[in-house]
Amino acid sequence: MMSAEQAYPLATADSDEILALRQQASALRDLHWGDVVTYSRKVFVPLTNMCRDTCGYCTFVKPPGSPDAHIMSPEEVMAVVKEGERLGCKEVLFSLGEKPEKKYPEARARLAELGYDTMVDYLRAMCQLVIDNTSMLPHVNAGTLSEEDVLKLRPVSASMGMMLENVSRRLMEKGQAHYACPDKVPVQRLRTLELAGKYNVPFTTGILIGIGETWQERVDSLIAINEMHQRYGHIQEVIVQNFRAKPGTAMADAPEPELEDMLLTLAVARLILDPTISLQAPPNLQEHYKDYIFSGINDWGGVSPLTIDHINPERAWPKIQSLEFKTSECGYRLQERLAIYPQYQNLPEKYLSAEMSLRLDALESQRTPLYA
Ligand SMILES: O=c1nc2n(C[C@H](O)[C@H](O)[C@H](O)CO)c3cc(O)ccc3cc-2c(=O)[nH]1
Ligand SMILES: C[C@H]1O[C@@H](n2cnc3c(N)ncnc32)[C@H](O)[C@@H]1O
Ligand code: MET
Ligand code: SF4
Repeated sequence: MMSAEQAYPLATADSDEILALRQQASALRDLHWGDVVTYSRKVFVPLTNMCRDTCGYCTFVKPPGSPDAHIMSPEEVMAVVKEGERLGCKEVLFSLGEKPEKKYPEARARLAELGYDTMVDYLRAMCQLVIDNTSMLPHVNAGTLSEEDVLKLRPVSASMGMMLENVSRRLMEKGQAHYACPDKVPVQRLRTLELAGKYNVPFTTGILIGIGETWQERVDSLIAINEMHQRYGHIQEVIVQNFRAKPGTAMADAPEPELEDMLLTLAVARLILDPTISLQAPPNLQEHYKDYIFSGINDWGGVSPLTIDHINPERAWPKIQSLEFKTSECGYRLQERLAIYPQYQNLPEKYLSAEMSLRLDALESQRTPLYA
């Protein structure tokens, strides 16, 4: 595995060196993942868009008072989930703003109306509702979690996730992406990764690139994720996500990462991380499928036939058929996966509640690889 010291000087890698690194990463991927590239057929449920943070890159967040700030009702949640189930989705991605009740009376009032004190309690109830009424798997992406939160959500989710984003404390300063975002304090994010490890939660994390971090900070973030995995063994996948600038945000005019920067980062991520960790890049944020595959990725993440990417609403998902075609053009086979990877599913007593374990056995038989 590549060390920090080996990775730091790559900041100045030229095109030839980048190509060589990508070939190395691609070969390593082939060795561990073969010719299969996966995706998860999912529905996206933005349970609330109110959030106590205001990340400089985020358009998802809406302050109370703005016309579309809301918390979804159980009926709204189930309408999306049921329709997704009908379309063959197996993952319910709950992605939401963080702890709005700690900042906004409007959020507290709406939660009280629904019968809950906190977003996490309501989230747990919605996961339970999904479990009781469908065959789908909840995956929880609710940001920073306390020990209590992890313990509340673990029994009702197949896996959880939280983008580390970056370990840089500098990004918390005024004028930077994470200024005044209590949930983006690196030690808090790392603590969540650690708690997930302590309680054996199959976990998705990743880095957001191009948010003002230096190359060294990017490398440090990947190393930190890998170290967590070495300690606990719970990191099932790492997402390398490229920042997209959005009108109306603090970072509207910030430069987006260039393609070559993304490809170098993917290759270095593949070379730094334990090769058994899945490496994912979203297919809708820069449509360079072939370049991504030949930089070492083995997963496209969640793709939905129903819901939009609420975090990047202007970026449409590719049709699954088209993703299959693009993947096969590169000589790889697209295959559906679940929200929990096989190595965790195969150790249910360690990684799953009894309820989740039963559900997975049932779902596995329904999973339809595009190639029989
Ligand atoms: O549609 C999206 N899915 C996102 N997902 C979902 C993920 O890419 C897939 O749905 C996987 O299938 C989850 O196992 C996240 C999951 C996490 O745990 C953490 C962060 C993300 C980020 C996104 C995202 O920006 N857009
Ligand atoms: C769910 C994840 O979406 C990512 N995210 C939030 N805003 C943007 C953006 N403008 N561009 C790309 N990714 C973004 C963050 O990494 C967050 O953790
Ligand atoms: N608010 C969480 C985070 O930033 C979930 C994804 S952003 C909607 O990590
Ligand atoms: S990225 Fe997540 S934490 Fe940051 S403002 Fe958006 S919803 Fe809140």
